[in-house]
Amino acid sequence: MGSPGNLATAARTGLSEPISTGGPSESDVIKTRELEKFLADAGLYESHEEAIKREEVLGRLDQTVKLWVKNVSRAKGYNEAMVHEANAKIFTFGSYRLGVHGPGADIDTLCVGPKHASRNEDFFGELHKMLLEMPEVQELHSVPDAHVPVMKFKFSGVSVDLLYANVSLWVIPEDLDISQESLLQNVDDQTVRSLNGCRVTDQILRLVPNIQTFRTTLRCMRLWAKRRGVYSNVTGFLGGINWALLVARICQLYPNALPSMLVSRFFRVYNLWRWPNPVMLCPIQENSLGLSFWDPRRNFKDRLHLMPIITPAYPCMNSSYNVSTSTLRVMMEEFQRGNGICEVLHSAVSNYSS
Ligand SMILES: Nc1ncnc2c1ncn2[C@@H]1O[C@H](COP(=O)(O)OP(=O)(O)OP(=O)(O)O)[C@@H](O)[C@H]1O
Ligand SMILES: [Mg+2]
Repeated sequence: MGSPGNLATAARTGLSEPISTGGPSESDVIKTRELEKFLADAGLYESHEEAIKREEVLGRLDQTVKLWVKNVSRAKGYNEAMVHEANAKIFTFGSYRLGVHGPGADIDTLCVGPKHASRNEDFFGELHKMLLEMPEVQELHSVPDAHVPVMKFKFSGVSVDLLYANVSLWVIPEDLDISQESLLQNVDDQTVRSLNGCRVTDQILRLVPNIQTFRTTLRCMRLWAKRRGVYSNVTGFLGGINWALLVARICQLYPNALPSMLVSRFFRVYNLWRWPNPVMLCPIQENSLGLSFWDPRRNFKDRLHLMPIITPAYPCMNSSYNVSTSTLRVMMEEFQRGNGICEVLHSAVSNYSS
């Protein structure tokens, strides 16, 4: 049995042994510096002021849901001690939480509220009303019947998507650990789906060997995918979550590599990948809670997925079910093209230095 340290390291390299544990050469360090400068010049990083503004918005939003849950508790006849204890909390997920968002990006947020604060009446009713009355909130609209119900608005000019998890707790502790599976017990399907985004994002950050390296590489691949026209979930290509999972797997396979190397390995590995073999960061976990998860042995529908990229938090799902034969072909051509460019650059550098 390994030591806890070894187990943690093993988790961060994933399902198989790394392809290479080699560290960076001097030229990788220089190329990574150039890559970082290129990303900054491309305008991918927000200003310090904008970052502070986002934090202020999140703070105000957290205060708002805390006030909301107290109002709801009072209206339901709870005594003052219980009203005092009543709590709700805002979590972030998506590209903001991963630390790869650009200027002007929206913030994906999740409000976790107690058992007695219902989704329809209290979240889409009372909280919606409170937000409508706040002068800093604009363009508020609710989509309560969506697969993942959401409220969308601008808060002091910052776009926010707000989901709701109505968990089975009477009091939400301030240090609530959203990764614990017991939170998925006795909740509605919308809550399971709403919690999923946060749980997946947290798992990704836990499963990569080096978060900073992962972030820079992901920023680069997101920019590349946007420029090559293959960044979009709705049109059958890949969206933020999918690119994040693909990059995270490369980071696991080359745990000590720097971003410049990881970008070229990204193209090499996915150029050779035999889809529909799934990309996974950890084993698919079965669980006594009995929620359905991606399992092509049992579910016929899962066998039809062409490019499975599996989320790493229970219940594991395929995040790229929208991919079709034609979009897969386009993406494979793009991986091949990217790989070709990296190989030409690599041999040019090798010839130059020999
Ligand atoms: N198809 C999906 N499967 C599983 N989770 C998803 C899926 N689409 C979105 N999510 C969850 O919702 C989060 C936010 O999605 P979104 O499309 O906003 O991506 P993002 O990573 O924030 O990138 P962007 O910067 O484009 O907004 C994702 O990080 C993921 O946790
Ligand atoms: Mg987002």
